[in-house]
Amino acid sequence: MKQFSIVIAGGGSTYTPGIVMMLLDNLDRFPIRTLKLYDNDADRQAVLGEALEITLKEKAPEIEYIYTTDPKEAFTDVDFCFAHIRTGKYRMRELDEKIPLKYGVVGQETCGPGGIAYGMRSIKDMIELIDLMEEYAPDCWMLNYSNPAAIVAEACRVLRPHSKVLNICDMPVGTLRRMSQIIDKTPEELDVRYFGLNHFGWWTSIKDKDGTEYLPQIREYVKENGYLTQVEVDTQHMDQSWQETHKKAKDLLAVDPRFLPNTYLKYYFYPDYVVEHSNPNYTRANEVMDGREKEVFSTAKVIIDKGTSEGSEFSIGSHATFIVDLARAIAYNTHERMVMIVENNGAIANFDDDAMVEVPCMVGTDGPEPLCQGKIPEFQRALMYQQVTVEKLVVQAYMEGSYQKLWQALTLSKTVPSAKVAKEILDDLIEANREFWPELK
Ligand SMILES: NC(=O)c1ccc[n+]([C@@H]2O[C@H](COP(=O)([O-])OP(=O)(O)OC[C@H]3O[C@@H](n4cnc5c(N)ncnc54)[C@H](O)[C@@H]3O)[C@@H](O)[C@H]2O)c1
Ligand SMILES: O=P(O)(O)OC[C@H]1O[C@H](O[C@H]2[C@H](O)[C@@H](O)[C@@H](O)O[C@@H]2CO)[C@H](O)[C@@H](O)[C@@H]1O
Ligand SMILES: [Mn+2]
Repeated sequence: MKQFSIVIAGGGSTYTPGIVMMLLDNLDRFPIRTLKLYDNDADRQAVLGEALEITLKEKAPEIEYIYTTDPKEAFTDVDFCFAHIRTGKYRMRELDEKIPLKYGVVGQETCGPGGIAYGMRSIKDMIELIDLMEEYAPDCWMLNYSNPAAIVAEACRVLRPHSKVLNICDMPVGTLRRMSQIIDKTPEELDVRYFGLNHFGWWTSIKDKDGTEYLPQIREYVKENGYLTQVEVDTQHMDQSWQETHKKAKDLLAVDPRFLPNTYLKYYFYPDYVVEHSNPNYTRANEVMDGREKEVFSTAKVIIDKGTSEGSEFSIGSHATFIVDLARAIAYNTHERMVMIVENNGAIANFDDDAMVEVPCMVGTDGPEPLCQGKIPEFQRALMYQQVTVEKLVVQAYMEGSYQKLWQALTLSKTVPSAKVAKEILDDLIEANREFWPELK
């Protein structure tokens, strides 16, 4: 059986240890010969890098392992790059969330002005990462889940249309797991139909392999409880803010009870509620820095201090098995059915061909083949058109250095009440992002 060589780009990410532990747990399905971490922040990565070195020596000494900030060393001789970078790190996420809130507008990592600001930062780094991969490992596939995935995917479509980049989000995976708990099944027993954009979609069918439709049964549950299942799937999703998000899905369902909504629609359907329930001085970025980031880095320090991972192991990011499923689909031509972000080209029959949409795909050696989802209703189509145009305008604004287009993108976002507010937020965001954004004229 071939053994694979992997580089994790964004080696200092809070998700890296969970993914490495998950990879170790899946070696029988996906054998690894080399594992590398790559980051552009040497100090941040070194903490996780050293703790993982100790862990790997104990658990899988046969795997060749390095962590590095040198792109040549990182990308030479790799089959897969798992990319989860965050340009600007949590310092900038905090500003993305807090600046819009100052103006009474949703402050969120990937939705509304925060997502637009993050998109403007991510494009350059993501394109550079793709170029490095292609320079040193021309046959390598990038499995990208760096956010904001919708804008990153559109930038890849326009700027690197022939690159081997797969864009994927774990929200459809995570929510399907919750749905499976509701009907007492496992995600592997279910096939879904789904349409939308990243962080902006709807399930239209949840069937088991016999063809039994479970959407009505799940709908009855979600009507009362949202996707709140109270089964502890991971610690992060037991955080109060995530619990509220899963619960709020019941109010999203009420708007169109035919389909099961992606939780991220709450930022577009109920922005007033979101703002009222936000603390402008303590946002999700603060919650993550005080929670996940502290927990992961303090575990790493304990491992380093003790010189062993025994008794203080990193947890397995079990939800992240979708990354192995995707890599296996490419490596072994499994034709796994996965919800991915791809160019529409007819998958949603009455939507633009050149839109990056999120739909189920069959994935094999040549990448994802989108499955046709037919025509979608006017309501969803109009919402999606508005949102996808925001995403396209951001990429155009980045490429052209256009203030006008970025102002239009913000004005068009359903989360922003007026062109005046859009301009005020934009001017603050420009100031905050000077070191990251191209100059806008
Ligand atoms: N698509 C999804 O469903 C999904 C799910 C979870 C997380 N994410 C994304 O994964 C990323 C990581 O999240 P996190 O909360 O762990 O963030 P984090 O800040 O802990 O980690 C990001 C790492 O990327 C590094 N980095 C930044 N720019 C880089 C570059 N140009 N080259 C190499 N490394 C670079 C940073 O130094 C940092 O160590 C984010 O983009 C987040 O939005 C996506
Ligand atoms: O606020 P954060 O940093 O905790 O999470 C933001 C990410 O949230 C989504 O991913 C979740 C996923 O929905 C859940 O099922 C589980 O697997 O954890 C994931 C990571 O938190 C979202 O899809 C990502 O794009 C966000 O970055
Ligand atoms: Mn996502």
